[in-house]
Amino acid sequence: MTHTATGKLPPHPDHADPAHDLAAENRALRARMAYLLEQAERNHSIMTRHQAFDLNIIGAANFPELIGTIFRVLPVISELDSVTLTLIDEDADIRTVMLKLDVVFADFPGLIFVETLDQLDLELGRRNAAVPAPKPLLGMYDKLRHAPSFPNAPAGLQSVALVPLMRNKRIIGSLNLGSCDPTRFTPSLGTDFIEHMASIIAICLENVISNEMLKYIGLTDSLTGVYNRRYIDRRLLEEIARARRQRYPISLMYIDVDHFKRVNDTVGHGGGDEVLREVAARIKNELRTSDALARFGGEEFVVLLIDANLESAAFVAERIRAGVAGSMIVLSPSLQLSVTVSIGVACLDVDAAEGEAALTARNLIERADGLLYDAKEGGRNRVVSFREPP
Ligand SMILES: Nc1nc2c(ncn2[C@@H]2O[C@H](COP(=O)(O)OP(=O)(O)OP(=O)(O)O)[C@@H](O)[C@H]2O)c(=O)[nH]1
Repeated sequence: MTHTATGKLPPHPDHADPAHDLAAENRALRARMAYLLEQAERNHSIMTRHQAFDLNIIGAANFPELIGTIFRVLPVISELDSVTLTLIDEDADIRTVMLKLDVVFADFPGLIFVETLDQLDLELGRRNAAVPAPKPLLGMYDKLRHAPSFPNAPAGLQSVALVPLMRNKRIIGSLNLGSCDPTRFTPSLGTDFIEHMASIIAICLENVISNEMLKYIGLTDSLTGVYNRRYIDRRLLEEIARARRQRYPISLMYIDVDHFKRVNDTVGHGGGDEVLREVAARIKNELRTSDALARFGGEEFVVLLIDANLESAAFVAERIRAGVAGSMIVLSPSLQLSVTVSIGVACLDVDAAEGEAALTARNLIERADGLLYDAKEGGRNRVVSFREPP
């Protein structure tokens, strides 16, 4: 045993000065408490931010607003380096409707559509009745494996969580979270929080998608897929207000298929429907994306042209007329027929147009309808854009 110069034994490490021990323990406890407090504050702040996020997405009025909020806010509040969303869209219904409602998908590069469940990155092989809800998949990012879920992965992505989006026991897609921190998503991490977040996102998604579908159905003609009268009535009011503010002309075409009764008599009602679909497609072919085409009922169509004066609208109308008459409509190899349309074109003079928008809209439609009547009277298969003096 070694003795010190004073003859005292040095303090044994296991029997250190009790006061010193207590101070050290105290310091350690304080540090631990400070750490826990910091964690609690951080968790509280995350919870508060997430509650605000939940309210935000629950309040989203439409699909772009919801998706936009998810992509903009979630990476910030959850401190993530990548957030993408994969949606199952079997027959491209969601995409068709959203496009029709003017959603610009290029604005959302993190939005991915797949046709089938198997195309999701989730491990669904073990799914059976006993395991109704698949769990989120957490782990290291694998460039090859995760490319479909993270097509534009940021450099340095390290760990990912692929969280199923469930509605009524059905998987509608996955929420894909990525972090440059390799310890962020490890297989041992609890997933309650992200599952809860995903369930709210899934409810909101289903809600806005159903609402957009209803909106679409309410504004669309089911036979031809173009807009219906309700849409044009509503849009015309908006466009008249905008055209007056920004001082540009708008024009309206009233189109009617000539002798359509004969078409029905010749090819039957089903054949007539097919002809209407083809006529709608040929009209659409001549229009810009800013123009709106609607079936007004029967064999009548209306086109609203934005920023088009009478001359340019009449020019487009002539192209439509020629496009419909230009080639036979083929119903089957043995059944082809030639169809023509008559068109009345009227323009809203924003300098002269005053008064209530609803009245202005009605006048515009009536003028185009009157000119269509002139086109019919004049022999059909023609465009009339001004009334001949008597
Ligand atoms: N196939 C089909 N026919 C329709 C539809 N809606 C209306 N029709 C038919 O469209 C025809 C319209 O005929 P009319 O209004 O008499 O006019 P038209 O024969 O086109 O003659 P003009 O307009 O004077 O050239 C009627 O026979 C309607 O039954 C529809 O959704 N599908």
